[in-house]
Amino acid sequence: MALTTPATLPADWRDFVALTKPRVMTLVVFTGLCGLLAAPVPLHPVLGFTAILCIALGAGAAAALNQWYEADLDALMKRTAARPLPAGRMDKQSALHFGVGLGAFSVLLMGLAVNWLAAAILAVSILYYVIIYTVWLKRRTPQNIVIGGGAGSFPPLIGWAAATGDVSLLPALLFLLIFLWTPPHFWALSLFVRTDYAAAGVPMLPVVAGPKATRDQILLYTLPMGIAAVAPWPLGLAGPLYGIAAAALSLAFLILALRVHRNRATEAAGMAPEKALFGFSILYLFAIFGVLVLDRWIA
Ligand code: HEM
Ligand SMILES: CC(C)=CCC/C(C)=C/CC/C(C)=C/COP(=O)(O)OP(=O)(O)O
Repeated sequence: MALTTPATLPADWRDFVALTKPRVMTLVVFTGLCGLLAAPVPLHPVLGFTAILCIALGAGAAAALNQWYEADLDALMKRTAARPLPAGRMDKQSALHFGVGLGAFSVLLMGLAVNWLAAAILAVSILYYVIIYTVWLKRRTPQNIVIGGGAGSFPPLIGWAAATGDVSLLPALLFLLIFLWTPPHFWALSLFVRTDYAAAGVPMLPVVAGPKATRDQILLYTLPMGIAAVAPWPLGLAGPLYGIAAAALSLAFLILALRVHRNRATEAAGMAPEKALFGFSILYLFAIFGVLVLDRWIA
């Protein structure tokens, strides 16, 4: 028996675009671009464009391989059931070939056109997301996104390495910032979609440890995240424009995280604080990275 419904096959180009998780990719690409633009060495615009294209293609490849591996899980969750594989619009082999081909192409192009350090970090981030997060951790431990979140922290490092052929303290701090940002970003969302994860048997923190522990953990990560965000200023790696903006944005993040922390009694009221924190988490990262580039340009 065919695994897919012939009536809905074949997939069209829109399904392949959907497979790359384009909305999430906007922030991945933006943080990579800012890593590149914050570097002290200007990169030729054609090479800069190529580097960013490679980050986008690599992230898209990783997203496709993630969906190839977990089509069974995606079919069980409302939020993901309409994706090309669980909806039966694409067969698994096409997703696998697309992901492997795109991933190999992105790494080779980065290596040949830009440099092999950036290519190596790109390869590590793709393999990290697919093997360490998706295959190994996601179904095994509620710490899945703490450790696995490292995958999404690489883009500024890749952008910086593309421009300089090297890595240094500022891109390492940007890595740390995204690493500490990922748990509050994801756990805020997971609080209001936790029944989905419970139905699919994914051991996300709110499912395993409960909403209270998750709210504590969100707050716990928000504090060092704010410190990592502001740190480039006192360390002399960014100026006061960046430092003040990073402090104000982190304070707003903390206030929203405190509201989430206090929301225990009013869970029935639509999880408004959790939704606000999730939405703001995305704005926060866009703003921090944008201001960093502005600050370094005007310095
Ligand atoms: C392991 C780490 C992460 C997990 C588990 C995670 C999970 C999620 C989930 C489940 C969504 C809901 C939207 C969807 O259905 O796709 C989402 C949205 C989003 N995530 Fe994350 N995320 C992680 C890391 C990141 C990183 C590193 C970035 C970028 C730097 C990012 C950027 C975004 C953006 C921009 C959205 C909003 C997309 C939209 O508007 O639909 N996420 N994330
Ligand atoms: C350059 C490069 C390779 C970057 C990788 C970027 C990256 C790892 C982003 C992670 C973002 C993300 C959508 C995680 C979703 O988790 P999930 O797969 O558990 O979410 P789902 O439930 O929506 O499938």
